[in-house]
Amino acid sequence: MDVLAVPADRHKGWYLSLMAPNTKGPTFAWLDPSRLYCNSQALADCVKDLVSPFHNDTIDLVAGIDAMGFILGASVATTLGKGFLAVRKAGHLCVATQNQNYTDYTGREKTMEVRLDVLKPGVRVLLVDQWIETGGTMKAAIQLVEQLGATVVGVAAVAIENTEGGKWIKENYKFSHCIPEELQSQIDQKYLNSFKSFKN
Ligand SMILES: O=P(O)(O)OC[C@H]1O[C@H](OP(=O)(O)OP(=O)(O)O)[C@H](O)[C@@H]1O
Ligand SMILES: Nc1ncnc2[nH]cnc12
Repeated sequence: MDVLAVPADRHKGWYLSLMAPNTKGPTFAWLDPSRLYCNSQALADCVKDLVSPFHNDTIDLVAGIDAMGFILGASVATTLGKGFLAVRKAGHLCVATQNQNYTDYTGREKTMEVRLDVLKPGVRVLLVDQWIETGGTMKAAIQLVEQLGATVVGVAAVAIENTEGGKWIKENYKFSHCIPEELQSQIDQKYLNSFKSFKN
């Protein structure tokens, strides 16, 4: 499929077929949703799917996780008419921060941080990231929001894998993702059938 083309039939999750398979080996993330962001209709439909369960919720702020979560997070924020808060990997914010250590799908220990001057009791936050695999990254972001006394309204990502951490998030927080039920097992196996006909 031409990456910028919009099909006549935009069935649920149609834009997932724009995702690119991993050609770089196991050191890299296994699937690449960023290709779908190049297609304006795909990006719009993806964001619409992510915000749809939250239309009746009070949300003060959308927080996106460094780095790819900034793309969807900022798009979700604009769609909802809310501001955007960057949750960053440590070392990039030159202001006072709250820090949280975590381990992600790489198995490496990392640190996430958020500025201290925005989150406080009463602030209701929608957390957005590109992908949830082990859930370590999202859990760290949840902890940062909650440590500062703010409330996590929900969690949104293109995909939430059915790992222990992914399931923990689904059981404990309101969530949204873009994966139709029949594709979830392909996501968990990190291989979409659409890759068979994928052309660069
Ligand atoms: O559920 P986990 O196992 O914690 O993994 C999920 C995280 O991994 C990916 O980002 P990555 O850290 O690769 O960086 P990027 O956003 O800069 O591509 C993804 O966008 C999430 O942030
Ligand atoms: N884009 C991605 N695809 C598959 N697994 C991931 N883990 C973290 N990011 C991922």
